[in-house]
Amino acid sequence: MTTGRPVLTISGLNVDYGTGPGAVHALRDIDLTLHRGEVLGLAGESGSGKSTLAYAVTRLLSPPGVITGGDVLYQPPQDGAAPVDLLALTPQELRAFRWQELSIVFQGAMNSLNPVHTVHSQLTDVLRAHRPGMKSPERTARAEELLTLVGISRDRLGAFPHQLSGGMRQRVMIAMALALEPEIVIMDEPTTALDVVMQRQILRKLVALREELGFSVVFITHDISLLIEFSDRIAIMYGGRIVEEAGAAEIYRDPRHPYSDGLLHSFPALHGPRRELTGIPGSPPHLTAMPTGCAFHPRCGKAFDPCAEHVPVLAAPDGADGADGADERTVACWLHHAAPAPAPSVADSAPELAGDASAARSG
Ligand SMILES: Nc1ncnc2c1ncn2[C@@H]1O[C@H](COP(=O)(O)OP(=O)(O)OP(=O)(O)O)[C@@H](O)[C@H]1O
Repeated sequence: MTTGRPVLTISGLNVDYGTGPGAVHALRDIDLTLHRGEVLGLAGESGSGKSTLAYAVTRLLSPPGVITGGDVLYQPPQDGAAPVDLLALTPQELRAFRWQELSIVFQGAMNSLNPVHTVHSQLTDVLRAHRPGMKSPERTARAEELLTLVGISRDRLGAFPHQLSGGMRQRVMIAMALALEPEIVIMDEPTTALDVVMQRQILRKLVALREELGFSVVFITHDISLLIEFSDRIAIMYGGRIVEEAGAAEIYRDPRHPYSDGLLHSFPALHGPRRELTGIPGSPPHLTAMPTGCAFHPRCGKAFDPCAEHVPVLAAPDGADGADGADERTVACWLHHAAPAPAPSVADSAPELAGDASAARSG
């Protein structure tokens, strides 16, 4: 249920860990758009940069992480409102922006509930801080409403965190994230610590709330079957880059990047025809030893000449005419783009020089 209007536009985002010669590039040239009302899933193996992206966009990246380039623009919902450059906000503006316009639920967020305060006190704290005009009975009413929204009975408002199950505590965190009706909710592995049944229950609730309240979600997990089930669009990350982005159904039906295909064959599908589980050979690259060209090429069964040399750009596959929505898909793989002509070898272009060089070497 997306309205097609962008709410968050990330362009050319680059993040390093460290500075100077020892710096490693954790995110490279990230272009990504979140549309209003959409659930955008981010997938990729551990270390692909998903959390770094969430931290960078929300300006929560702590040293040695540094944003070295790019733009992150937030488009407020009011007609005619100017976009807000998130990377230029002052600390004070950022404090107002977080919770109000954008909130985040991290993995294990439920453990960040204060054990000595009741759910009531923790939910109303957010309201007290950001809605100073709200009276105490109004805050309590809103806290009750929020609990009910996430499927917890209002009579648990007086409970302490240890009196709630893990799933309920995580729902309280989601209620807190929704307290100020933000436009964007970023969920980084929000349900990973929970059992599968609870994971799905919470995500189903979240997607229903998104339809009711109209916020947009960036949903990060390494579990691609959850992403396929709950996202509208999916961006797949590898080695700090986005390698494919498309509608969830398109990615599931017809993954174009061999890495997306490998990821899909690494998880059992919950619906539809059975897939053979094959996994992906090898392991993800280390940031300090990133392969040349396409970072996936050493693990890719379809790699050919240009892959080791040239980094493929993320663009619509060649020949996409847009008729079937294919223009909505982008992929960074030489299988789908005209490969650059191989650089002429010294021997091809200047035989006399080559001769000189070999003469020099042998001499
Ligand atoms: N503080 C840090 N210093 C140096 N490198 C870091 C730091 N934090 C993360 N990295 C590196 O940045 C890369 C991206 O990490 P990130 O946590 O964003 O990946 P991820 O896809 O979210 O992984 P996971 O699913 O395990 O959370 C990894 O190679 C990681 O080792």
